[in-house]
Amino acid sequence: MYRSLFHDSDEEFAGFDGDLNEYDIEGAEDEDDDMLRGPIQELDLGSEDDDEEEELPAVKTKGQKSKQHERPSKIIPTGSDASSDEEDEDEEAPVTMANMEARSRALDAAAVREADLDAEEMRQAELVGEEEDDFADADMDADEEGEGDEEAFQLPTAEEREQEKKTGGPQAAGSRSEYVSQLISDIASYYGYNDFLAEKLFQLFPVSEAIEFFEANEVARPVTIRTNTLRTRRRDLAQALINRGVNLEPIGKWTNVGLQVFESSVPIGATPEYLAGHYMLQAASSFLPVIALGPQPGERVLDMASAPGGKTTHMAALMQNTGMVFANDANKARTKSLTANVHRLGCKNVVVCSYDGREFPKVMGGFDRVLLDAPCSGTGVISKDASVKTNKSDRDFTLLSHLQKQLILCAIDSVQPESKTGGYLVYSTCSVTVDENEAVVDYALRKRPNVKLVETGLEFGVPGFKSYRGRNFDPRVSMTRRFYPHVHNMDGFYVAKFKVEKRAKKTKEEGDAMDVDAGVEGVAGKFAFNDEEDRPYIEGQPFFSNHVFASHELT
Ligand SMILES: C[S@@+](CC[C@H](N)C(=O)[O-])C[C@H]1O[C@@H](n2cnc3c(N)ncnc32)[C@H](O)[C@@H]1O
Repeated sequence: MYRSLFHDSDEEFAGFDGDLNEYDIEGAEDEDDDMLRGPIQELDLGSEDDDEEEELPAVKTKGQKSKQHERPSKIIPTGSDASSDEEDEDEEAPVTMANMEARSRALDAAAVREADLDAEEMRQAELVGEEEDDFADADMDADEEGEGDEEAFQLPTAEEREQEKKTGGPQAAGSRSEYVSQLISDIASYYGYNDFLAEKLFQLFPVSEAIEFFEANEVARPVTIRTNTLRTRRRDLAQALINRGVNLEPIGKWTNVGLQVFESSVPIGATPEYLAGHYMLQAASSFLPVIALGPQPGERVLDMASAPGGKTTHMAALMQNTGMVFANDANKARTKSLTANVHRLGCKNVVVCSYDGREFPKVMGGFDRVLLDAPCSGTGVISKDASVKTNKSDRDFTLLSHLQKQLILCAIDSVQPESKTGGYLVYSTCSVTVDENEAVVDYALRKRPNVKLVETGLEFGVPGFKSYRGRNFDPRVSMTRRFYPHVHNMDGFYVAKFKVEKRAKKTKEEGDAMDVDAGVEGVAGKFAFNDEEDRPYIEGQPFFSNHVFASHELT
């Protein structure tokens, strides 16, 4: 719904299908953008403190209260934002410079309380359910989902199931596994997933949480922008946009460059500030890997899969246009929007290139930091690209996971372990599946004894799975972070951060165990994956030959 407001070249999510017309700015003029139109705001220039970077200009509206009072769906309610004093503030009072931040914290605190209450309610529901019968917890969740909505998803009640048993109806066998399969199949048909993906995603969560996840995928995530600090400051940008009738506020304490847009009387992807490169339309989740990587001024950085450049341009800004960012993407067509963004945002330290990431570090190595924002299935961005619901098969996940494993080893080998300031790799995806996340990280830890996981430094996020459906991963995988639409109100995302140490000289056995030998020192050799192991994937599959990734397949 908000998409028409976005400039095409900012979009990075899985749904990009190479058709730039899909994001036609003209579309922003039609009825879709009514959602972001609102009353013109008037500045309250009261007691503004110009030096306080975190404070944004206060606003009040003409004729009616600011929509800021009705803030919908805040991003990520963090415990650290809560403060009991501020919660008591009169919610009806006008928003001013003095109370804006406090109001924001109070709302966040309320959101935390609500989330806690919801969680408690769910726990209670599950307990009651377990006492009644094996199946009642799912039953209850489904009942809640269906409340007040004639067409809503309804599971049979305990009585109905009893009746069905007597009459030999569909639930006759009545085992938990049969009931769960029925639930998955109902979820698939209700939300429009293929059975395979519905099951795969369902398995990630307890029953009640799974329903929340599927529900969250039906709702658009908040519209967010990232201030380009190479061109402006957040407070100045906010002021300029407020003057144009944009209703916005800071995303949260965890970012000092993000703004959440609630409504706008102008298309956000076509303001003079946008065209002048003062901001990037960017999902909040995609700030996370860059924050975790923390590129420093003067460093040499590789963004291995970078188009359309949301993270590249963020890194360039953090590096204050110094050092060097190599922005690579295997898909040449996608480097056009990458280059356009690099120019628009005034990044002068970026070199754009187009290689298969698996050719690194043969092409170039010795980076202080590497970001691998890997091509993935896009199961974290289903709210933006509903085609993911039906176009993914088991084979896709096998192939993607394999590609991601190859890429991550090459990314590790591109890092300069002796870097004085860095020596880090961040691996991220906008997918929530274990195959594409923990399994890839675990593989990298096994294949590269010279790397270790370190804390991402992100304030929130759910720890990665240490074990999953009978598979045990390296326990340090819990240092990685998962982000979910239903928990954090941002796209589903995954972030892992590695420190790369100097590689010990390989023994013969270790050498044999390595799939890839593309280390900086060993690059002269064949671009060596284990062809025997890879054969089943390579044969009959365009992915690993000259595949240029169709954006609908990959992000
Ligand atoms: C998640 S998107 C990157 C988004 C980007 N990091 C950003 O923030 O704007 C993944 C990218 O990987 C690219 N890609 C796919 N396979 C690749 C490969 N083997 N090597 C390098 N890039 C690849 C795709 O073309 C796609 O642009």
